[in-house]
Amino acid sequence: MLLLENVKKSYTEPNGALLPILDIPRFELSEAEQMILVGRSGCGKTTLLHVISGISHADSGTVQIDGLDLRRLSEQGRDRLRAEKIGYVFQTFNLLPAFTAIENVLLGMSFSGKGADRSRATQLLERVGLSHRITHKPKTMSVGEQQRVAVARALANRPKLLLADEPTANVDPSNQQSIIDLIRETCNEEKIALMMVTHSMEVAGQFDRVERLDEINQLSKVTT
Ligand SMILES: Nc1ncnc2c1ncn2[C@@H]1O[C@H](COP(=O)(O)OP(=O)(O)OP(=O)(O)O)[C@@H](O)[C@H]1O
Repeated sequence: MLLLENVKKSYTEPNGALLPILDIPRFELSEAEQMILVGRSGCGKTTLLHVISGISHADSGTVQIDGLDLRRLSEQGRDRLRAEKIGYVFQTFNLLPAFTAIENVLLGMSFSGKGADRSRATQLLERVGLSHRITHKPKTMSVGEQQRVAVARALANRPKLLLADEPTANVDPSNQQSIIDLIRETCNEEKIALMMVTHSMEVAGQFDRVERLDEINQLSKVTT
């Protein structure tokens, strides 16, 4: 369902110098497969998730999702693909501050074109332990609560691929496990492929497939 071939990505530094981050010859994730991505801070994990989701573009190479090549899609086509097929839990949550928890989840659904389903939104918020915070706005929630809203929002539109960037970084151990359980169970039930970044070995240890970005990225092999 996800295929990367010869994907390269660099950033341009303020002085104009190129900062190469990714050079991935090949990477595949099957339909409904669940995997963990690990690697040292700054090695390019978030960059890779951004390239896969189409938030930023690869400099070269192919990113194919569910048979669609991102480079062959218009900007609008990429937006549609992202809304319909990808759920994304951002490291920084990216909740809309003017809206309540449930409105944030419902908005994510309405962008997908599948329609806002209030009972699913409520159910997801209950499952992340936020039934008492449904009508709270992000600034009146703790960081861990905001992160749990972000998880509910990413799952709400029944994506084909869930990209989760450290979804348990700001929650306590008991909520960490319930978020991992919710993500895994929902992905299992709805056949969603999962690529999740974590620094937690406890979380990584629960998955059969754990990839080190350093090992799939040619640049890390050269520089480390
Ligand atoms: N917009 C940008 N312009 C220039 N450099 C950037 C930009 N975004 C990220 N970088 C650099 O690219 C490298 C990879 O960043 P990225 O956020 O992908 O790392 P990461 O593996 O997700 O790190 P962490 O585990 O700390 O979240 C870092 O050295 C970072 O400083």
